[in-house]
Amino acid sequence: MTIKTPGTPASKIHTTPVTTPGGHRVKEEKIVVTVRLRPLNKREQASKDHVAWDCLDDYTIVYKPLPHERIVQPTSFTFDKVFGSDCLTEAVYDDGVKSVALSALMGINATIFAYGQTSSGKTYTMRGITEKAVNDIYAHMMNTPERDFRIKISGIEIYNENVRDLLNSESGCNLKLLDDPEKGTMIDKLVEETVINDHRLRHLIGICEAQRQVGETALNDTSSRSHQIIRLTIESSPRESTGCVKSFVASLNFVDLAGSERASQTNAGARLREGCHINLSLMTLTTVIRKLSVGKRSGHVPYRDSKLTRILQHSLGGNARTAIICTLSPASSHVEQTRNTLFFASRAKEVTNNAQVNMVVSYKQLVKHLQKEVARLEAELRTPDPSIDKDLMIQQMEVEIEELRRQRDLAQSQVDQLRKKVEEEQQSKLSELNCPVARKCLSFSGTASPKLQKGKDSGRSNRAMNTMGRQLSTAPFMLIHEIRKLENLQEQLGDEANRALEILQKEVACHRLGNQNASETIANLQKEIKVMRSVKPAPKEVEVGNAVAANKSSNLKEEITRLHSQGSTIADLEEQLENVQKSIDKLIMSLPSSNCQLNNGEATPKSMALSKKKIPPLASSNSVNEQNFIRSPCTPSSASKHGVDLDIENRPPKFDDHMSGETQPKSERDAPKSEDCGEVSSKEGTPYRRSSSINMRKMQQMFQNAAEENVKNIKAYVTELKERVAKLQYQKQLLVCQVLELEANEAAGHNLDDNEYIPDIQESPSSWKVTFIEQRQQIIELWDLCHVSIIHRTQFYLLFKGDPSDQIYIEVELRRLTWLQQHFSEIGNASPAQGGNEPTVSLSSSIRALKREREFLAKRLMTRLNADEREYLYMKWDVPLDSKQRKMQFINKLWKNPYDALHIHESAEIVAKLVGFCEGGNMPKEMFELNFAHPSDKRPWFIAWNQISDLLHL
Ligand SMILES: Nc1ncnc2c1ncn2[C@@H]1O[C@H](COP(=O)(O)OP(=O)(O)OP(=O)(O)O)[C@@H](O)[C@H]1O
Repeated sequence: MTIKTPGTPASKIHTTPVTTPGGHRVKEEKIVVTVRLRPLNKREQASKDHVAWDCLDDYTIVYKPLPHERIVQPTSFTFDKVFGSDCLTEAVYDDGVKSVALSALMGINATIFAYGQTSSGKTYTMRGITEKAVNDIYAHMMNTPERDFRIKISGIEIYNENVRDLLNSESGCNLKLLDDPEKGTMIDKLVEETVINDHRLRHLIGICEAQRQVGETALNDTSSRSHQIIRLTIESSPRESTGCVKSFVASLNFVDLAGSERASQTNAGARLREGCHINLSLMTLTTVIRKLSVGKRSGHVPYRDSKLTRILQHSLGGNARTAIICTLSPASSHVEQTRNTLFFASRAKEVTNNAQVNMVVSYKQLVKHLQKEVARLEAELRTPDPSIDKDLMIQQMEVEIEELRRQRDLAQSQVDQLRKKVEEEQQSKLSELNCPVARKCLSFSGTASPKLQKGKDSGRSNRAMNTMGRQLSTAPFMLIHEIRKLENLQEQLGDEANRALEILQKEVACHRLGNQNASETIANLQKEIKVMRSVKPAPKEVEVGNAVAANKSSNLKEEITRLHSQGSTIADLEEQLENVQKSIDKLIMSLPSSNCQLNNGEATPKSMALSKKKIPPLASSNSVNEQNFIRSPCTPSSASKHGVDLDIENRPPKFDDHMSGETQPKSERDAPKSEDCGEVSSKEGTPYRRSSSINMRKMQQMFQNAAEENVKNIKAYVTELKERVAKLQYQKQLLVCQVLELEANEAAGHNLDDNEYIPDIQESPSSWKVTFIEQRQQIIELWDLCHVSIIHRTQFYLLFKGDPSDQIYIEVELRRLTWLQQHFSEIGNASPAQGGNEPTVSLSSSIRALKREREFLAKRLMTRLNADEREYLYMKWDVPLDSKQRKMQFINKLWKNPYDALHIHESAEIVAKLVGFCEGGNMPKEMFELNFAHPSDKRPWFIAWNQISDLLHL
C-alpha cells in the first residue's frame, strides 16, 4: 500500500499497485490532484489580457506578478502534476488520471472530476478523458479473454439541485435519491443501459452530452450550467472453465462540474439563479473537501447538504480512487478565481480515500457452480459407458433393484411404526398441553411436520415445494457425491497438516534449535494431527456414478447417518487446527534467539553429532509440497526439486544415523560445501569440522534464521488450512440445506426415486416480489421470536433483497427458522441438559448468545464510530447522552421492532457498520459463508447451525 504525500509526482502514481485481485483489501490513498492551464482564449486575447500563471516544472504552478504588484497571497502551488497550456488532453489522461480510471477494471470504484471556473476548459478536458478511458477499457477487455466483462452506463445531471436522467428524458427532472445500505445513495428510476460494444457506449455518452443544460454566460457561449456525471458500471467475472466464482464490480464516474465562478460573473436572470444553485452545491463540495482534508475524524461531514456530494459520497473520502483535474484560465483578469481553484485543489490533495476491491464471491454463484457440477455429473450418468458389458450391468442392476426393494420394504415398515408412534405421542401431548406439537422436520419419516402439512395447501407452501422440487430433482445421489467430496477434502487436509507437522518436528529435532518445551509442543501437535486424520475413509465405489444412481435414495439415509456418526469431525478439525496454530505460536516464541546450541561459534558435541548424520542443513524433507513452504538456505538446488513426483513425495525421509555419504543425493552431499555455509570438511566417516569460527557463526545465524522462517511458513500454512476447513464447514451447511429440502419433498410426497419431474413454475417477477416481501417479513418476525444473532439478521437482510435467485435462500431461511421456533416451543424455555453428549440449542442459550453479541457490538461502538457519530445516534435513538451504559442501551434498541420496516433498515445499517460490512457506506456482496464468522469468534449463528444439524442427526 502506498500513501502518497502531497505533491507526489504523477510518475510515481503508476508504481502504486492498482489493485490486488484475489484479496479484499482496503487501500488508503490520497486523492490525485492535477492542474491544467489552458491557452488564452479569443475573448481574453481581444481584451489584451496577459498570462498571469506559469508552470515552473511538472509539479509547480506559480503566479507571475505585474511589475510593482504587491502580493500577499501565496504565489506557488504544488500538485501531483501540472499541465501547461501546450499540453494535450492525452498527456493529462496518461500522466494524470489513467491509473485511477483503469482501477475500475479491477473492481475498484473510481471517479474523475473536472473542477474550475466557467470557460476554464472542464468540458473540453473531460470529453477527451472520457474518450481515452473508453478506448483503454475496451483494449483491456480485448486483451483479457479469460474474463467476461459487462459494462453499463447511466447519465445524471444535477441542475438547480434537481436530478435528471440524461438517458431517459421521460423520467422527469427531479429524481429522488434513496439510501441503499449496500450501494450507498441510489437514484430512483435511473436508467442503466448495458452496452454491447464501444460504439454504443460512445453513442450513449454523446446523448448524455446533448441532453445537458447549456446556456450562454458572460464568459462562455456554451457554458455547462449543470453538473454532469457519466457513470460506467464495470463487472467482470472469470469465464466458465476456470471454476472460480469471484467477480469484480466497480463504478467509474466522469464528473464535469458546473463552473465555480462568482454570481457576478454570470449574467442576470436565469443564469444568476443557476449560479446560486451551482454555487450552493460547489460550496458544499468545498466544505466536504475542507472537512475531509483535516482528517476524517474532524466531525460531521455535510455530504447530505447537496445532491452532488450525496451522490458522490464514496468518491470523497470513501470507497473509491479519485482524481481531480482543476482547469484554469491563465488570464490576469481571472487571477482571483484561478487562485480560489488552486486553494480548492490544495485542500483536495489532503483528502484520503479508502478504496477496496469490490469482489463478489457470492453464495449464489457458488450454488450455481455446484448446480452446474451436478448437471455435468447427471449428464455423465445418462451417457452409458460403452466399455461396460450391458448384460453384466443388467444383472448387477437387477441385484441392486432387489436389494433396493428389500430396503424400501424395511424402511416402509419402520416409517409406519414411527408414524404410529409419533401420532400416539402427538395425541398424548395434545391432550396434555392442549397445544400443537412440533416435530423435528428432519426425521426420515414420510409425514410432513404439522405446520408444513397445515400450510401445504397455501400458496406459499406450494411455491416452496415447487422451488425445492426444481432444485432437488437429483438430490439423493448428488448429496452422496457431495458428502464424499467433503470427506475426501477433510482427509486431504488432515494429511497435509500432518506432513507440515512432521517437517516442523524434524526442523527442531535435527538442529537442536528447540528446547524441551518446543519438543513437547511438537509432540502435542502430532497427537492432534493424528486425531484429525482418524476420519473414516469413504468407500471408493460410491465415486462411480452409475452405482450411486442405482443406490440413491436407500443409501442416502445411511450416508447421512454416517455423516452424523462422524459427528462434528469438521468442527473438530477446525478446533484442532486452532490448537495447532496456538502451539506453533508458542513454538515461535520458544525459538532460541541467543540460546543457540552452538554457543560462541564453537561446535558442541551435539552439533558434531548432527554433522555426523550428514543431514543437509534444514533440508529435512524431499516432499514436493513441503518444499513449497520450507526453504533451506544451504541447498540452492532445493528449488529444482519441485519436479519430484508424488511417489517420492510420500516416501519417508531416507536419512538415518548410519547413512553413508554415498547413498545421499549428490546435491545434498554437496550442500554443506556451499560458500554461504562456511567451509566444512566432508570426509567420509569424519565429523564435519568448522574451519573458522566466523564461518560457523555465520552458519548458525543462517540456520536459526531459516528455522524461524520455516516455522513461520508453517504457521501461515496452517492458517490457510483453517480457511479451507471453514469453507468445508460451509459446504456441509449447504448440504444440510439440501437435506432439509429433500426431506420437505419426501414429506410432501414427491417421489424422487421415480425421478419425478416437478414442473418449473416460474413466478412472474411481480408476484415473486410480493412473495419476497411477505416471506422476508415472516423471517424478520421469526428472527425476533427465536432471538437469532443480529449480525446474521443484518447480513441476510442486506444480501437478499428480492432478486429472483434469492428465492431458495429465503425458503431455506424460513424453513430453518420455522423449525427453530417449533423446536423452542417443544423444549420450552428449559435450558438444555448439560453434560450430555447431545449438543442442543434452546431459547435461553439463544438469548444468552444474543446478549453476548450485543455486548460485543457495544464495544465496537467505540472503535467503529467517532464521538460525533455516536452522539448523533444516541440522540436519534433517544438514548440520554449522559446516561450510564448508554452504549449498551443503544445497542439494545437495535433490531427490536420486527414490524417497523424503517427501524429494521436502520438497525441493519448500524450493525453493518459496526461489524464492517460496509466500509465507506458500501457493502460489496461478499461470500456470505465466509462472512458469518463472528468477529469476536463466538459465531453464534454458525454454532446454531452446527447445533441444528446435530439435532437433525446430520
Ligand atoms: N486546453 C485547451 N486548449 C484549447 N482550448 C481550450 C482548452 N480548454 C478549453 N478550451 C476552449 O475553451 C472554451 C471553454 O471551454 P469549456 O466549455 O470546456 O469550459 P468549461 O470550463 O466547461 O466552462 P463551463 O463551466 O462554462 O461549462 C471552449 O471553446 C474550449 O474549446
